[in-house]
Amino acid sequence: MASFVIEGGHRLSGDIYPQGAKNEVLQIICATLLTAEEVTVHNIPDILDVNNLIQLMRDMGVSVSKKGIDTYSFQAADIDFAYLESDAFLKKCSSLRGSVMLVGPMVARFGKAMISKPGGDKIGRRRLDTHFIGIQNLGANFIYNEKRGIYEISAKQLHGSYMLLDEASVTGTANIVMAAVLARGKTTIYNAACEPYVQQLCRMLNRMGAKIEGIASNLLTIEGVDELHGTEHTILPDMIEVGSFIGMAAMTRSELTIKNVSYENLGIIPDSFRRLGIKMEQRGDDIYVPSQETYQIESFIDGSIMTIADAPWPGLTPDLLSVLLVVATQAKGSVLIHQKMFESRLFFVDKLIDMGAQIILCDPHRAVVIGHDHGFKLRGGNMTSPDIRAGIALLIAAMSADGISRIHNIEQIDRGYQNIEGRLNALGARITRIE
Ligand SMILES: CC(=O)N[C@H]1[C@@H](OP(=O)(O)OP(=O)(O)OC[C@H]2O[C@@H](n3ccc(=O)[nH]c3=O)[C@H](O)[C@@H]2O)O[C@H](CO)[C@@H](O)[C@@H]1O
Ligand SMILES: C=C(OP(=O)(O)O)C(=O)O
Repeated sequence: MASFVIEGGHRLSGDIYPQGAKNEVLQIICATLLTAEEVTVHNIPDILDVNNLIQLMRDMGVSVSKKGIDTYSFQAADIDFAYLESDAFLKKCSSLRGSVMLVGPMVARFGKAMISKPGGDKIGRRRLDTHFIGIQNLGANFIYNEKRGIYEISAKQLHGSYMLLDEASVTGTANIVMAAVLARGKTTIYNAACEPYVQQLCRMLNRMGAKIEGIASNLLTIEGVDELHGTEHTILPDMIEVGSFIGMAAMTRSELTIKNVSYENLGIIPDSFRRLGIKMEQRGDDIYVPSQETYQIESFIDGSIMTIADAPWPGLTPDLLSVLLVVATQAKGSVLIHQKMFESRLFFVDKLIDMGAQIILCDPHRAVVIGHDHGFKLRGGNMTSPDIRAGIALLIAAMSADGISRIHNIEQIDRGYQNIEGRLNALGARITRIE
């Protein structure tokens, strides 16, 4: 397992470009299975989760060519069904959350799919009911093969139907949409997730010949078509990276310009950082964060303590709460961070407490942070990253801390952040990778 050694206390300055969005690209790559024609995708980030999915596609028989630095084309003319039944395939699926989104396209186009329990962050229970109930609503059979520990889904022909999802699951919505585009008749999905990731997927599918209406809302209507065609698609900048860089700038009192952020797709993210007192300016499609000696957490209008909580889009994404939490440790004032969706994502605060942060973990979902207002610097520490976003939060803490820190298990960070040490060192950080 590799680790980062970080010398804290250095300010950053300059411009940084966000990579393509991890959670969008995972959907988009799976959607290329819906046609026998070529689909070209631009702005693909060079990160572990995406590289693993690209390799999985190759192993499945998809012809994948690298066309440019971040451009790939995918052509799923033939699929190796024997490989899909193999233990090697099922093992690979289990290392990657995004692999669950192979199910929708495979059932829709080839009539069957098999998948083991997908991987991803261990941040609490991550049930798949929404996916499977949705695809069953379209007429697919679903069997859990206990002996092999795998899900088997099959259908001769999917049929459109009305469904009200029990929760607005992001990958669940993507999966059902990808199944419904080739179903016979009309599908209506109410309480659909509507993150920019899902919007981008629907727009690409429409360019391929699908008929999806209601994009960006939680009511999607899909008229099934007989086949889809090739297209080109460009991945949006990663909004979680944009948020991570805003937080990093504030915590290290740095002046940073985050370039080409696709501001209109950031939703409530900039305002959530503003509620912690962080100043920033939108300059064209860039975000400029000035160097700030102090930032003061707002109170609610009635004077009560600020709460920052996650919610399905257009609410605040849960993937930024760990970063917001760490940034609050050096703010002026107090905030309640309420992680409603995941039940094991806040335990990393123990490491921040060891570094000198003032945090009360009230229960697995809620933590109160009492900011130091930069009056007391966090101490460098020795820690292990439990998940991708705790990993980046700990990296931010270490970059602002006094002394040397070491973060183990940085494969968690590599899952979602491209060459993070190279890009941050170019701005003045001191991060060394130890293999
Ligand atoms: C590969 C990928 O795209 N991963 C993202 C995707 O995961 P993923 O699609 O797996 O997450 P889901 O949207 O299904 O749900 C996440 C968690 O929130 C709970 N939940 C969800 C919706 C809801 O209305 N109420 C509720 O409580 C679920 O039970 C689950 O525990 O979306 C999550 C939620 O934004 C993000 O954290 C993940 O980074
Ligand atoms: C939880 C995340 O990823 P995954 O769903 O792939 O585990 C994330 O991106 O923050």
